Amino acid sequence: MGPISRAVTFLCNLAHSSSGPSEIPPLPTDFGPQNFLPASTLSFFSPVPSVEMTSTTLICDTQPWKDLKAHVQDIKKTHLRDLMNDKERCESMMVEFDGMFLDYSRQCATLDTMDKLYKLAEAASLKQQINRMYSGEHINSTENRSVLHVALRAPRDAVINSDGKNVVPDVWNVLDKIEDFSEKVRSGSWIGATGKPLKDVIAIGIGGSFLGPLFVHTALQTDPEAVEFAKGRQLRFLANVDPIDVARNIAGLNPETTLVVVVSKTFTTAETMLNARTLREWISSTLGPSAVAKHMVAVSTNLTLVEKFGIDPNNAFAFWDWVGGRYSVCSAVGVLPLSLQYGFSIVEKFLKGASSIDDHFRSAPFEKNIPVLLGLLSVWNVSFLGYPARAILPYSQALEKFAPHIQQVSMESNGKGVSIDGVPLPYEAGEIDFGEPGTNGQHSFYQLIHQGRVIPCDFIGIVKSQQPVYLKGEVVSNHDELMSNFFAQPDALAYGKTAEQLLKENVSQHLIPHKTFSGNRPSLSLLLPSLNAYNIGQLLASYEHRVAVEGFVWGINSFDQWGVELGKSLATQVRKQLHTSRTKSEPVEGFNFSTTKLLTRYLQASSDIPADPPTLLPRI
Ligand SMILES: O=P(O)(O)OC[C@H]1O[C@](O)(CO)[C@@H](O)[C@@H]1O
Repeated sequence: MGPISRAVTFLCNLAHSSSGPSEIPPLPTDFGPQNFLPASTLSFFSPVPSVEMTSTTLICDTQPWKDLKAHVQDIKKTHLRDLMNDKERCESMMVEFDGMFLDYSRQCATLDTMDKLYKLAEAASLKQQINRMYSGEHINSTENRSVLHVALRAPRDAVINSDGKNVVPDVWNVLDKIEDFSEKVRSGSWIGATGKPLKDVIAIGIGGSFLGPLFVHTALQTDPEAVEFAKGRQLRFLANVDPIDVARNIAGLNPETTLVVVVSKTFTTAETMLNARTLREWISSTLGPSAVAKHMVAVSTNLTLVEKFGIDPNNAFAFWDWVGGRYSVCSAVGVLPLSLQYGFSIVEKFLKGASSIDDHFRSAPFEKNIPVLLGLLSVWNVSFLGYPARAILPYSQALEKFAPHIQQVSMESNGKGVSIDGVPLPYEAGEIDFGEPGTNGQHSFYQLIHQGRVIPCDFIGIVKSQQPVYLKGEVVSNHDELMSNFFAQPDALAYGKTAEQLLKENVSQHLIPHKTFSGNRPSLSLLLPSLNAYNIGQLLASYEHRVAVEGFVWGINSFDQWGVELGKSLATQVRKQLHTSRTKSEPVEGFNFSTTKLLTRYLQASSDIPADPPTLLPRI
């Protein structure tokens, strides 16, 4: 689609929009320092090169995009085997910040590629877009909201405005409240309805109200400092509406010693609310309805619905509509359950790690800016080299929930088909994220990465294990054994193995095609000094900002998620049908042939379930 037809589409979209042209998003502008202090950051707001694009231009129409498209042919002529011989190139593809070390020399890219990517960033007004985010502009234009998760981990004295109001004091009011409450629970001064201390916590929530906190919890679980603080306590997460998940969560727990934290930005998510009602029943059927006051608290932006549910708003921990669900782990969504488990001081370190990357992202030049480099390289791999997926491969079992979290951060953010102005994208945006810790993944899906499809890989390694094991007589420590693989895999992918090499090894002729590795498969390596709370915060923020960079360049809104709505509304229709069919034996109606058949079969095969069964909770 050319620029004229896109402009026509855009105008048609406006004509069909319910509230008319007043919804036209503002043209990109430069933003001054007035909205974000302290002054040490002012250099970041210095004048930037002129904006090439208008709000209706797509990035693919700019010269830097076209240059990169043409440049693909140059890169196709190179092989990582040769690129890796260029020491100067490799050295300039290594960046360090605050203990994090990024080596992107195994990307199918030259220094010329990087220059072209920086020009693309300029054409996309990347710097201005980052400024707009930190300035509290409503960059989430389809929901008319600021995007300020950086404020969640800003220092107490920072000033970050949303709609003319500094939000940092509100953030710290909630953090102080969490510190106070979690200390009361942990010290036993807040006790359950029968006078017992609450040593176990079940956090109910789904999507962004679950995945981030689970990732951080899983990572902290084996950190010696955090372990000390967590002694005698348990934190569990109830996400799925599948009653099996309820059963797993309450197994072995006593409501008398359990605190339930209901986490939902909207407090309307069907799965979370049904799970919340289920655990309310679990508590009140044993301890009486008044026990809810001592055993249930909430995290939400919707305090009215929290109260309506029966949780005292004094026992609710607020956050704000400028925090996207998948970006909410640094709000009470993550900070409350994690503070209950590990104490606030540990969680504060996690926030500080994230904040350090926030400062770096905001102020470092692009060539030294880890999230910017990660984001630009992803755009290069997806939109130019045509690699639609990305494997996230932490060589750390403690990071086993990192890829699932980043799946939501990345795929819900950038899984879009239209530009921020509603123009259909003539290029692919977003990527398919998946991953497993190494070395487990090596024994699972790496075959495809080595000899099948080309999947750019993120190798994440930790210098010092928090749980070292040394066995006398072994060649290396257990962590060195793990890390041997971390260092070997990227080279195996980059260099491959040629037929000539195989011939020298006397491999039989008929096996040569099977044993040949083409190589030239891109990866990057990220090395963290350790995996304490601070490093976990750094890792999280690096990936959050990387996703934003990609979205800014692709010109999409990375902060809405309309794609999840259709399935939700169809489920409402099915829920209604299941109710009427079960209670009034009415036939299935109003669905297509396939769904009618499936629903009818489901109902018939479970017709022994009584229409109005008594309350039943899992017993395991
Ligand atoms: O926190 P809530 O409002 O319950 O929403 C949970 C999740 O549901 C989603 O809206 C997707 O369905 C996510 O964006 C969000 O993280």
